[in-house]
Amino acid sequence: MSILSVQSVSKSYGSVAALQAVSFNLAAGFYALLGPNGAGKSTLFQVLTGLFAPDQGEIVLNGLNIKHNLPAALAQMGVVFQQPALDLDLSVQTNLNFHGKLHGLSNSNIKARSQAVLAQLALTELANQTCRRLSGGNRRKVELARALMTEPQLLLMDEATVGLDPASRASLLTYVHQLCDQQKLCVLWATHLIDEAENAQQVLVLHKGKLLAQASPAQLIAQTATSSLLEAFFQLSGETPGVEAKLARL
Ligand SMILES: Nc1ncnc2c1ncn2[C@@H]1O[C@H](COP(=O)(O)OP(=O)(O)OP(=O)(O)O)[C@@H](O)[C@H]1O
Repeated sequence: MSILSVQSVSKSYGSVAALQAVSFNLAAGFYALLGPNGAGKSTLFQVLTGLFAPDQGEIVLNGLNIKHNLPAALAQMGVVFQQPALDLDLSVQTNLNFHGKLHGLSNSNIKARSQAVLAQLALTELANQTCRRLSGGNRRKVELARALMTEPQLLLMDEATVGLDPASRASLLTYVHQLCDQQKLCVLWATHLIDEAENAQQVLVLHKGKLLAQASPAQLIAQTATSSLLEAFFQLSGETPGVEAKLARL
């Protein structure tokens, strides 16, 4: 069953067409949104979260058209943006409390949810730590914990591993895969890193604002008669391996 439906969504900034008639449907599962810098990933997340209205098209989350039901739709979304957004001077727990209050959770619910998400992400011992003292990897995990406070059905992760070392990146990715499986979440994981897309249920290939494909890694490789997801991307996009610096391996 479809959780997120995006139909013919377009968004331009002046003469730059950042999204061009993008359409896809997502059910529960882990979906990688793969594209190099400038592909339109952040713009897609901005329209999905209602930060910008699309110029055209429709976005429906669990039957809620976000144009008409934005607060109700946002209540079902957890988002980790590319730019870190924790209050670094506050503790982990206070950041979670603040987020819970902002979303109208009761005090008892905030307590129960924060205990649950901290335990899930192995952060319980860091609950009273000031965020500024955490490693980059743990800060991102706290942002993930915060996004999960409201028990979202859709989790949007916008290049969440940028700036992390390979071990922290792998750890965050593993946690999100586990959460996705355990809680039947729909995860849209934006990345320009091929490796982060390799274990996705499906990969959505975004290039210059156009969605070029939506299929499993194995299907993409078979459809393009290539031998790796990286080669499949080159085949689909018409790019040459020169783009490899942008679409890097770990
Ligand atoms: N506020 C803006 N004003 C003008 N152009 C913009 C704006 N935001 C994005 N763009 C342009 O829209 C296109 C898509 O950008 P977007 O940031 O959505 O891509 P992205 O895939 O998220 O890239 P990155 O990984 O670098 O963030 C690019 O050509 C970008 O230069």
